[in-house]
Amino acid sequence: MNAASGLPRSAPEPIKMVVDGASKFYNTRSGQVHAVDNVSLQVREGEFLCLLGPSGCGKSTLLWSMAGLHGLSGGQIRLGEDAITKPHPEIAMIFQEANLLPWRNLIRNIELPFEIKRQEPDRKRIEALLKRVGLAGFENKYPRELSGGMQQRASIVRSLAVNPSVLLMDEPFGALDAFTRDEMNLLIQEIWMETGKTIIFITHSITEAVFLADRIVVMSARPGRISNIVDVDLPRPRPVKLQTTTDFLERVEAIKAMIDHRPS
Ligand SMILES: Nc1ncnc2c1ncn2[C@@H]1O[C@H](COP(=O)(O)OP(=O)(O)OP(=O)(O)O)[C@@H](O)[C@H]1O
Repeated sequence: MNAASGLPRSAPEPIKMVVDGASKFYNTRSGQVHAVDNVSLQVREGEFLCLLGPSGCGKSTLLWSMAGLHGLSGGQIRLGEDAITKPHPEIAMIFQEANLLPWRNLIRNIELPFEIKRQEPDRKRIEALLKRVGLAGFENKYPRELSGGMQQRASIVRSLAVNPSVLLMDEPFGALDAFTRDEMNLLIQEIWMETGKTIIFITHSITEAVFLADRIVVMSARPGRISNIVDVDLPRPRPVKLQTTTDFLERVEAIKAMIDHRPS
């Protein structure tokens, strides 16, 4: 899908990120845990890619490694020519918890990444983003004064403020109620279509994956391997009511069967 036009791609986009034979073992007191096994994946520029799979199959391990927050035991991850072994300025991460500092107001939370980098905040960009996500006027509020959805909007603004080209999202809406989650799904789809960022998004919800993704990477139970990659060629923008159509529900059922029928 071409994010900017919402039309199917005429030619495949260039490759943005490459995961090449990624493996990860954790050493624990009770022995080694084999979390990810020989995963190879190419993420296209401007693509919305969802990672889906049973709990504990290594989705977060893979995503955190793509963020440079975990070292791999084997294999390589690259963004363009750069090997990812530590956080990269072009890659931002969003977590299930908004992780706002409770003692800072909203604007000071959003400016934090700039402070860490000792850069002047891009105030114009921040102002436009706050307006875009409906948080203009809330700059002086503290996290406790904001709903869960508003906090997650703030964390999206905080990551986009530094203008990354890749957004890694680790089940960002998993803690929200169903109504707020629908709103956030629409918002992230709109932002993605407007900005053309490359998004890699973990979810436990097959519905959310089919709604958001250009491609869904289905992982098998631990050690995590890729079991299927599913194209979702539904036109965009996708409205929430699409989720009740027969075509949509059939796609969800087909993926459910892939996950349910994984080899044990
Ligand atoms: N720091 C760690 N030390 C030891 N084991 C870990 C660590 N992090 C994850 N694991 C283990 O690695 C496996 C994969 O975990 P991971 O969190 O990547 O899976 P996941 O698919 O994201 O799970 P979930 O969907 O439940 O969030 C699990 O068995 C988990 O217990």
